[in-house]
Amino acid sequence: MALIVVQGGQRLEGTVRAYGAKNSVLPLLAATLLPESGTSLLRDVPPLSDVHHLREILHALGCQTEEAGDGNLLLNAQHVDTTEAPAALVSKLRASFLVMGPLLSRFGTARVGLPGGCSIGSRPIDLHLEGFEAMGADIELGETYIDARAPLGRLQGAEITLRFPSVGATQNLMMAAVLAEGVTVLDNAAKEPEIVDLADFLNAMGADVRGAGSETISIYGVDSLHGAEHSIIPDRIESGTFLVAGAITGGDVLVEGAQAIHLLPVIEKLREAGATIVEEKTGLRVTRTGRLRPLDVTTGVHPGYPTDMQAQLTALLAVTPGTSYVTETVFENRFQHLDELARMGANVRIDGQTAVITGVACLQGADVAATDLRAGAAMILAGLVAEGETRVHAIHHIERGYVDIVERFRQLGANVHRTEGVRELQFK
Ligand SMILES: CC(=O)N[C@H]1[C@@H](OP(=O)(O)OP(=O)(O)OC[C@H]2O[C@@H](n3ccc(=O)[nH]c3=O)[C@H](O)[C@@H]2O)O[C@H](CO)[C@@H](O)[C@@H]1O
Ligand SMILES: C=C(OP(=O)(O)O)C(=O)O
Repeated sequence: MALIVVQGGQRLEGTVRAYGAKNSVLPLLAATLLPESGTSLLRDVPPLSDVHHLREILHALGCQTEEAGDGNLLLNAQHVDTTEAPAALVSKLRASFLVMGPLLSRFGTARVGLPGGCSIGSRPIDLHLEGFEAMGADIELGETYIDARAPLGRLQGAEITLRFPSVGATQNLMMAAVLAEGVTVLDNAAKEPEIVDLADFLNAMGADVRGAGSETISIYGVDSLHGAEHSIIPDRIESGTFLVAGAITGGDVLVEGAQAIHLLPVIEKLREAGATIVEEKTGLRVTRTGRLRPLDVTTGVHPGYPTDMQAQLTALLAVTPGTSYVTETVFENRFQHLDELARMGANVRIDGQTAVITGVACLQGADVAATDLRAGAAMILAGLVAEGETRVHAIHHIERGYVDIVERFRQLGANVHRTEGVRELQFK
C-alpha cells in the first residue's frame, strides 16, 4: 500500500494554487443530472478520487462526461436510462447520495445505494429522507438501497424546517425542489459557501432558487432545465490546510485563489495563534515569525469554525506552548487523529466533546494512519515539524480530497514523498 513519508524540519515558502472545491464539485456533478437537454460545462474540476467515483455513478445512470482539458468537464444527462445508482459505487463516498434529489426531481423515482464517506460519526440521512417525504415522496428503506417515488409523478413544493442545518440535506432538497410543482421553502438551511455555489449553478440551468447563503431558501419549481456553464469556487478547506502549513512551519506561503470571505473563522483563529495573514490580489499569504499562542476553538456550522479544519488545527496546537481547547460540535467521532498525534508525542486528552491539547516542544516522527481525509492532512502537517521521519498510512483517504498533495508540498520546500509497495502496518 502507498504511504506518504515526511521528513520534518523544513520551513515552507512559495506559492500554491487552490483547486476547485471538492465539497462543491460533488453536488454540482449530481446537479448535472437535472437538465433533460443541453450539455453542462464545469470549470476547475479537481482530479480527485471522489470526483472519479461520482463520475462513475453518473456513467452508470447513462450520463456522458468528457474531460475538455484545463480542468474543464463536459456533462450531458440527456440519455439517462436508469434511475438506479448502484450501491457498490454509492458506498464509496458520502456525497454520492446527492444523486437522489435530482433523480427524484426529474423522473419522480430513484433507487440509490447507501452512501459511504469519512467515518467521523454515524452520519444518518434522516433529514434528507424526511424532506423528500414532505415533498410527497414514498420512501422504502432497504438494507443496501433506498427507494423513493413520487406517487403523483412529480414532487410537490413544501415548507421544510431542518432540525439541523445539514449541508447535504440542504443540497439534496434544493435539487429535489427545482423541478417540483410549486414552491419549496427550506428553513434552518445550511449557509456554507458550497450551498451558494450550487444555487448559482442551478439558477444558471434555469432554476429559480432564492436566498441561498441565508437560513431560508425558497425554490420556485420550474418545468425544465438546460445545461449550463459554471466555475467551481476554490476549495476553502484545501486553502486553509496550506495556511496552517505556513503557520506551523513559521513559513511564508501564498495560497492563490484562497478567498478570505470563505475562510473568516480560520483566518481569525490562525491570527489569534500568532500567524500573520494578509489578503493579496491573488489570494491569501500566511507568515509567522513569533511564537505560537494557544487557542480555544469550537467547530460549528458556517459561518462558525469549520469541522473540516479541526484536525489540521490540532496539529498546530500540538506544538503550541500552553494548553488549547478544541470542541467538536458537528460530528460526534471526529477526534481519531488525536491518537495518531499522540503516537508522535503530542500531549492530548479528550474530555467529552473537547480535546485538551498541551503543546510539546517537538513532535517525533512515527508511523501514523490517515484515519480520515482531514486527519490525514493533519498527520502531514505534524510531520512537517516533527523530528525525523513520519510515515502516513491509509493515504487513500487524503487522495479523496487533496490534489497532488505531495507534489504541492514539495514545491513549497517540504521534504516529502509518496512511496508504493510498503507493507501496511497494523493500527489498533
Ligand atoms: C461532501 C461534503 O460536502 N461533505 C461535507 C458535508 O458533509 P455532510 O453533508 O454529510 O454533513 P452534514 O452537514 O449533513 O452533517 C452535519 C451533522 O448533521 C448530521 N445529520 C446530517 C444529515 C442527516 O440527515 N441527519 C443528520 O443527523 C450529521 O450526522 C452531522 O452530525 O458537510 C460537513 C459539515 O460541514 C463537512 O464536514 C463535510 O466535509
Ligand atoms: C468529511 C469530509 O468529506 P465527506 O463528507 O465527503 O466524507 C471532508 O471533506 O472533510
